[in-house]
Amino acid sequence: MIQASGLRKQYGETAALDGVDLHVRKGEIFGVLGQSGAGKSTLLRCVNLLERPDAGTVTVDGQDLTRLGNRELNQARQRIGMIHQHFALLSSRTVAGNVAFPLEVMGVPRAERERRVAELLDLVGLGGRGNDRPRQLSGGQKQRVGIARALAGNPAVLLSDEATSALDPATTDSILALLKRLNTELGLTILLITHEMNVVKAVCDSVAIMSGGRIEESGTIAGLIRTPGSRLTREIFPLPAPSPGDITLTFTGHADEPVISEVVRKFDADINVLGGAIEDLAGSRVGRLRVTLSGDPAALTYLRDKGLLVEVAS
Ligand SMILES: Nc1ncnc2c1ncn2[C@@H]1O[C@H](COP(=O)(O)OP(=O)(O)OP(=O)(O)O)[C@@H](O)[C@H]1O
Repeated sequence: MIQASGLRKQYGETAALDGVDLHVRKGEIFGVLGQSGAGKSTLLRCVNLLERPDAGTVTVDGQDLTRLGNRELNQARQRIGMIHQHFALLSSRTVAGNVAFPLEVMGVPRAERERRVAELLDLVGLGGRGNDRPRQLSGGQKQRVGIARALAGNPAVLLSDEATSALDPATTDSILALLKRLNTELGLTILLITHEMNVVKAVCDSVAIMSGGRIEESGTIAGLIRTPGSRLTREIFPLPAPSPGDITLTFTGHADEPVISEVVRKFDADINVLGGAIEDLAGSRVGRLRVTLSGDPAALTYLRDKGLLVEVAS
């Protein structure tokens, strides 16, 4: 749905994007995670050509945006919704007036506009609040208005620029749940940028970790969790540096299977647990355990055959 290749953007001495490739599949929620200054906002702005990359191409829904002139680009942007950290609502307009704004720009007739605005406000849980002013709303409600406005043009893609960073944890959860519902019910593809791992853990199917204008690692969460040495896994499950011989076990969906006690019985092994945690990620339960194991080394093969990722520190 979104394909960016070889993106470069230079600001003076700073390479904000230093050769970025991104592939977001239709219907997924893709998170770009990175610290301040990593280049996330620049990447997002290059995806809808608010910022023109110095090099590289961006294709959205089959259309190469980098080849379009201004008029065609404006049209293409109607299929790309965007939500912002500080909501970017017009304070002089009512809630309904804010959501209607892009429809006015598109020349949608008044009756159709009013019907569509009411439908969108219902969709985001703000039915009946159309005549309020933005200042009468909480942060979470303002972001719901932002989401309704972003969906007005029936976009194929929604871009989210730190949409929950200004919100408290409970409100963040409710906005993420709304994004997930829109993703599932409307099949909406979402590209979000965030500096919060919790956002990635809560809703993302795939992730790219960005640093210094480059993507360090990217893929589906399920795939990265099974990749030895993955930075995502290390960040989600922080464990102290292993000593030589320490074993790190990563298991997905084995919650009902007592694999550890099986190994102890079958291989007459002793297992000493040094640390670990369990997290719900991309719809499955994932656990990571640091252990020492003594006994028959065939125990490791057994664990691998059971589908666990087994990493032995050298
Ligand atoms: N318009 C600009 N002019 C000059 N430098 C810029 C501009 N926009 C971004 N930069 C620089 O490019 C780098 C990447 O910035 P960017 O805003 O994309 O990072 P970010 O990961 O989104 O960080 P943040 O979360 O703080 O916004 C930074 O060093 C920033 O100072």
